[in-house]
Amino acid sequence: MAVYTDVSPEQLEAFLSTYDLGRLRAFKGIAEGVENSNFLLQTEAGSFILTLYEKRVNPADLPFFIGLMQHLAARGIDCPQPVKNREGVALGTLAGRPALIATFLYGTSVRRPSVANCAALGTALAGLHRAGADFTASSRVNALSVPGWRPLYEQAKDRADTVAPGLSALIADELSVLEPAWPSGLPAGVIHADLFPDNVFFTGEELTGLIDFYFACNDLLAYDVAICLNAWCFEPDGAYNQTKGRALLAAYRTVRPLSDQEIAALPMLCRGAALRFLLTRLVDWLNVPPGALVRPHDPKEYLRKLRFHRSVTSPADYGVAS
Ligand SMILES: Nc1ncnc2c1ncn2[C@@H]1O[C@H](COP(=O)(O)OP(=O)(O)OP(=O)(O)O)[C@@H](O)[C@H]1O
Ligand SMILES: N[C@@H](CCO)C(=O)O
Repeated sequence: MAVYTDVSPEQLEAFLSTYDLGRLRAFKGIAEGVENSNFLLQTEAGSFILTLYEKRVNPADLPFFIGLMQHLAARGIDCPQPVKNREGVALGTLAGRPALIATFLYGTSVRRPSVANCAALGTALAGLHRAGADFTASSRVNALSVPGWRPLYEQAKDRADTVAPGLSALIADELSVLEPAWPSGLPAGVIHADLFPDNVFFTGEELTGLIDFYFACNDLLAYDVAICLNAWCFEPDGAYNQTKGRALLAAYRTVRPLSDQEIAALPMLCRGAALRFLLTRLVDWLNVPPGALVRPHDPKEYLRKLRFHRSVTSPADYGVAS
């Protein structure tokens, strides 16, 4: 569950009185998510999400995340729109935590994305990249790109083989391949960096919302595509579904063309994306606090994906032709 900080009705009423959202009708904690405390608020003005930012979010990054959501919402992207208080400020403090009220998005996330869902995601991802292109108010380095991987490996290497035999050596080998060969000079801009199915809402086949911008950063746009191929186009048995990959990539390219260089780099970018999630999951898996209520994500899922990418010989294997 993800309510780490309790909020009393009195605290919330006092906080809400600084906004033009009317009186509080109801509020409840939201179980999903692992990073921050989230509450669903019902006020006289409608439904909203209240987020209290917990320890893993650096307060210095909040103006970037909030400014980005404001920028994207103003450009028609279906993302949470930060609500400003009567003084025109979106970020507040509640129960000793940085706090944000944002608009509620309708729809539900899909557990097993269909080909149509993958296509809709490709369109939305390219739309996000285009809408973010002129977000220059602030920037944020991707702490989980190549320079961030080796420190994660150092934390996990001694115990990695308890998760899968040979894992430590395999990661060391990956790092030695990816660090010197990581693409540079490809189109860059604002990326979501964590656009997994649980962060995308659908109503029927229509994509109605993108949430959880708390890994967003400035990086290669095609790296975001690689993250999505990993998160959306594998089957539960570990097989890559080329039909889904083709649908995602083709839809993306109708909104934002991919250059020949970006296509050529896809196998490397997909490997890197798989390694990034393998590493963060591995570190979390090996460091579950005693009595934790949140179950960590399975690192082996990303080990299987990484093994697939190591076997890829051409971008065509992902369902794209240059
Ligand atoms: N704007 C929104 N509209 C509707 N529901 C939302 C919104 N924002 C968050 N939620 C709900 O809250 C849940 C948790 O949100 P979110 O994924 O941002 O949390 P988190 O703690 O950052 O989690 P994680 O990083 O593990 O995905 C979502 O699964 C969704 O159910
Ligand atoms: N999407 C990440 C979790 C961070 O939100 C994962 O599945 O490993």
